[in-house]
Amino acid sequence: MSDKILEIENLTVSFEGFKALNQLNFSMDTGELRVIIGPNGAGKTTFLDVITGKVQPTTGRALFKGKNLRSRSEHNISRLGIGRKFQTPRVYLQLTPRENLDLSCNRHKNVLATLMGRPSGTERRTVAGLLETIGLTTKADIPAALLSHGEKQRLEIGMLVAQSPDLLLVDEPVAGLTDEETENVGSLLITLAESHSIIVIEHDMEFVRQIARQVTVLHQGSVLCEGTMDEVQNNPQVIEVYLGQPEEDDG
Ligand SMILES: Nc1ncnc2c1ncn2[C@@H]1O[C@H](COP(=O)(O)OP(=O)(O)OP(=O)(O)O)[C@@H](O)[C@H]1O
Repeated sequence: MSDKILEIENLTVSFEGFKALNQLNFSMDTGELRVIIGPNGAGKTTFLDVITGKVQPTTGRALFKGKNLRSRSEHNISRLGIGRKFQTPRVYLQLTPRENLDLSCNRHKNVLATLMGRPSGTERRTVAGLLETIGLTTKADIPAALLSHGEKQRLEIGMLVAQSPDLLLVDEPVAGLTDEETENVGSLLITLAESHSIIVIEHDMEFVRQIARQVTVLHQGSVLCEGTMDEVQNNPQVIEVYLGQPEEDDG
C-alpha cells in the first residue's frame, strides 16, 4: 500500500486539441491539506474533474490509494472514498440542517425512509457531532433556506464529511462569503484536516494564507511550483504569471 492518497502521472486532458492539462504530475500524502491556486484557465477544475471521473484523461493516469481511476464512473469513485464539494451549496433548502445531515449519513437508504424512520443512537450522535463541528447546533432545526450563504457552505461540507470520504475535494468554498464567514469555513477545514486528506481550490489569497501549509500552483495545465505560501509567493515565475497581478489592498 502506498502512503500517497493521490498520485497523478503525466496527465494530459485535451479538448479538441487544446490541452487543459498538460503532462501534469502531482502527488499528495495521506492526511495532507493541499491548496491549489492558479490563474483563470490554469486547469484547476479540469484537475478535479479527472479525479472524480467526470473527465477521462487523454494520456497519463490518476491513482487514488494506489488504484487507477481510469474508466471508473463518478459513482464508483465516490464509493472508493472521494467526495467533492462544488462551489454552489447543494443542500435541501426545505429541510433542516439536521435532516440534511441525516440524509447524507444514510445515502444507502432512500430519502423517505430516512425522514420517516427513527435514526439510531449512533446516527444521532454522528449528526450531533457533525452539527457541532460545522457550528450549526443552534440552527439544527430551522429550514436550511434560512441559513446564510456561509452557513449553507458549512452545512454542505458537513454533508460531505457525513459520507466518510478519505479525500475531500473542495472547490472555491469562500467565493462570495463575508470575512467572518470565510474565517469560519477556514477553521472548519483546518479541523477536518486533522482526520481527512483535503484538496482546496481557491482564488482568495487571504483565505489561502489562513489555511495553507502546502500550496500547488497550476499554470497552463501543469504544475508551475509547489511549496509553502511564503515560498510560492516569492517564486519569480509565480509572481509573473499570477501574484504579480495588481493586488487590491483594502487594508
Ligand atoms: N469541456 C471543455 N471543452 C473545451 N475546453 C475546455 C473544456 N473544459 C475546460 N476547457 C478549457 O480548459 C482550460 C482549463 O479550464 P479549467 O476550467 O480547468 O480552468 P480553471 O483553472 O478551473 O479556471 P477558473 O479559475 O477560471 O475556474 C480553459 O482554457 C477552458 O476554457
